[in-house]
Amino acid sequence: MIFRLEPYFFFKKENSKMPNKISKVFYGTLIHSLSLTNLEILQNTLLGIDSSGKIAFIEKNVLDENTLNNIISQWEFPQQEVIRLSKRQFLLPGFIDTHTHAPQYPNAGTGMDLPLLDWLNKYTFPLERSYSSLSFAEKVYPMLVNNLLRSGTTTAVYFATIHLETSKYLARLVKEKGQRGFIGKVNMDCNSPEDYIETCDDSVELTEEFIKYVLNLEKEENGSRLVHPIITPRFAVSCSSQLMDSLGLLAKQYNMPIQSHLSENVAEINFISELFPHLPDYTTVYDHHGLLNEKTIMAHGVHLSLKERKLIKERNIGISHCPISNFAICSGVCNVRQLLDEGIKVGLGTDLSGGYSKSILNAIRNANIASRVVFMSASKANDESLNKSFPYLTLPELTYLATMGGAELVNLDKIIGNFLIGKEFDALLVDADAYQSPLDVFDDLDDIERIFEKFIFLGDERNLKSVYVKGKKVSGTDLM
Ligand SMILES: Nc1nc2[nH]cnc2c(=O)[nH]1
Ligand SMILES: [Zn+2]
Repeated sequence: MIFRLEPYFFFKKENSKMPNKISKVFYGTLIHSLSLTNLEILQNTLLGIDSSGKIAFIEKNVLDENTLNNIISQWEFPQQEVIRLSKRQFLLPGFIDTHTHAPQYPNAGTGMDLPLLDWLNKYTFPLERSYSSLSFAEKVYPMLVNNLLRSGTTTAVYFATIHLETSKYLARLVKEKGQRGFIGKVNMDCNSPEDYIETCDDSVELTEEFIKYVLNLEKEENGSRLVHPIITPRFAVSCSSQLMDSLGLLAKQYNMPIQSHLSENVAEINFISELFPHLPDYTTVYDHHGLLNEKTIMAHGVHLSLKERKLIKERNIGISHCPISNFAICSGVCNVRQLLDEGIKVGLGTDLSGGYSKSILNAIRNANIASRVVFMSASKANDESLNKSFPYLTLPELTYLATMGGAELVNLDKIIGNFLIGKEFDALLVDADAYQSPLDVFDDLDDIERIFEKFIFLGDERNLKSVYVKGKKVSGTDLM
């Protein structure tokens, strides 16, 4: 009996009642994080994906054709359709950008001459204002989402602007393009330009409408939804106490994730002390307004005190480390090693356009440099708090931050982030030998570990042959 109901879907033979349709099978190398320090490299492995985009099976050590045929014949999957990776190709979990500003994309690569608050006033708010126009958003947002997918960002956590219609448009677009995304309509009701501000009541009302709209975009079938709303008070500078209180209540009512900025820049922190003199620190300001819980993502966290880090750990919020931005607009250098040692969840963010690059590969490289800068300054100062065993971030740790760490921040660590049976297949098919590849491989010298390291430090989107979200190809240099 053949359980083949439609072309290109294949089932496991013995499971006739609830057949698992297999839609794709890969044979080759998988590289993924099992923990912060455990990067697993599996060669000669078969990985099968079912029609709902979940990993249905992983068979390790498949060393010959007979074994391969035996395994895939159990799944009624034709041998000729197995995607066979070359020795210079591997599968990697998709990258997760835990903090980016979609509307700022046109400014990427410009305006790095000013620190945060001046940068916001001179470059960022004037651009964000333009998104009152749908036709403006229609020029920018598709380009950005395509570009992020091409760079391997399978999940992105987006700030939009204060405008309802164009924020809805961004959510629709992310869904249409097949990216996994968290989209926030931004809230700002004070300390903002007079033509880029909303009233507290409007802000709350439009946010509720936005949440309902995004929740209705998609039915939760076959596991997870792809597109999620996220409550997005810009930062405590531009949100009144009343607005933050109301957003905290909305988050509870709809069980929503929350994102904002925290402790990015010294002038910003000083401004917060002036605005909230009755509260001891920046982190407590958010806590006081009910905005800190295990679904909260705070970008930056560069200048946190020990007391603040304890509160962050207690509330189990995640920090989106945005090193490109922290360097580019001179905000400071975040001590990620310290956050990790204290058990705080950390993911990576690009923070466009404070960060000039939309690429998580570049965020990885900047996170690497940031951790070395912290190490060098601490060693020079003979700082006792330096972790001497693991001074700066390692390749397994950097990989974890870009994949599993991000998945933890968005509370999807049971669903994406690495290759385990039952998880959804968000992945990159990396080809070190791609046309015009920026890295060269030398057979006598480079084993798969070195090829992987070279990709992380030298590779780019030319090496991404295919990008998959939930089992579906969404981008890639190989258009087939
Ligand atoms: N980097 C960055 N920090 C912020 N703080 C408040 N708004 C922003 C923003 O748009 N970018
Ligand atoms: Zn930001």
